[in-house]
Amino acid sequence: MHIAVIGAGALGAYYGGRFQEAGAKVTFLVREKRAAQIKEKGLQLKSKLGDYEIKNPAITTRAEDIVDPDVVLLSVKGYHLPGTMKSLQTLANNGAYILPVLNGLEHIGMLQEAVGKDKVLGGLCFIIATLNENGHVVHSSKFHRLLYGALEPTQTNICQRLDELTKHANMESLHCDDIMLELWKKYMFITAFSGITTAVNLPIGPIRENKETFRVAEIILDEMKQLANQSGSEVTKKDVEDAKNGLLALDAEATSSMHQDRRKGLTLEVDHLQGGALRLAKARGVEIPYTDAVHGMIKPFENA
Ligand SMILES: NC(=O)C1=CN([C@@H]2O[C@H](COP(=O)(O)OP(=O)(O)OC[C@H]3O[C@@H](n4cnc5c(N)ncnc54)[C@H](OP(=O)(O)O)[C@@H]3O)[C@@H](O)[C@H]2O)C=CC1
Ligand SMILES: CC(C)(CO)C(=O)C(=O)O
Repeated sequence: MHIAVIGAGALGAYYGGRFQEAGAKVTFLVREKRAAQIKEKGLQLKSKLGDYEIKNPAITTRAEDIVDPDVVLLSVKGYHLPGTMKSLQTLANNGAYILPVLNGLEHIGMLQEAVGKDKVLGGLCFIIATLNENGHVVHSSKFHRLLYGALEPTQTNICQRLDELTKHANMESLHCDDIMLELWKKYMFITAFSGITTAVNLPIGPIRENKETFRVAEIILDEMKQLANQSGSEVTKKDVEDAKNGLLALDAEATSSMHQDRRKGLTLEVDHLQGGALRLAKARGVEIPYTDAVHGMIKPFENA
């Protein structure tokens, strides 16, 4: 299987590396600066679950150069999505399916519009990873789960081919029958987790110690459940409870990637995540006032 990775950042380089380690052909489609860094420093994964060095990584800056791609692992930040559309169209026209692993949900419709519904799979990840000063991946969580699944019946075959690959790969992978439900559950979780940690500029521990603060996250979970239900996804009360228990089970110093980005003064996915939820809520006539308030609080930190 030939996997093209767009966005050789934390997730792209990590999962791209794991696919290559499992025997896939992997090509990284990168921009000039990242291409130069990879040429100079190479591409390594540093992980308690197994280090890996991608020897002679195949990189290109032109989608046209990627021959016979089967799947595109799309792992850019939400605000970089528009800049990838032309490349995605080229790769989809050359036969590839797009497997986006961004947080959020709005990108699914955007991608389907750009390359056609049949070409867009559903995907998401549970992992904590970042790039260090050499552009190598530092994977710091004990988990590295990749969920994927068909959004259209025509995608069964490509998902089965992914099953074959992922079963040999050093990652936890799950082929989901209802990937849209999983996308909504993650969207619910991340909207609350990234919202509260970024708004109060604290990891989860001190947030939990102040029940008034933790309550804000709990209410956002409820609001996102309602939004999911009104959007046709059967997120249940138990899913909300599981998400809350997930927040309670995290190490005290654990925090969201958005909060880590706030600490580093990087651009944040506020518009893609909380902003996207507000746009959907407006379209569906759902009230999500706590999400709205937290969106307002984190907005000043959105742009680097
Ligand atoms: N990191 C994590 O632990 C987790 C992240 N996520 C989600 O995954 C998504 C990706 O996050 P993450 O991997 O951390 O992000 P990173 O910022 O580490 O990586 C994104 C990469 O995309 C590249 N990029 C942007 N535009 C283009 C383009 N047009 N062509 C080629 N490359 C491009 C950037 O390259 P350049 O160097 O050129 O800017 C950058 O290296 C986000 O939606 C995030 O919320 C989900 C779970 C966990
Ligand atoms: C919650 C977590 C770490 C899970 O992957 C995440 O997606 C993020 O912080 O962006």
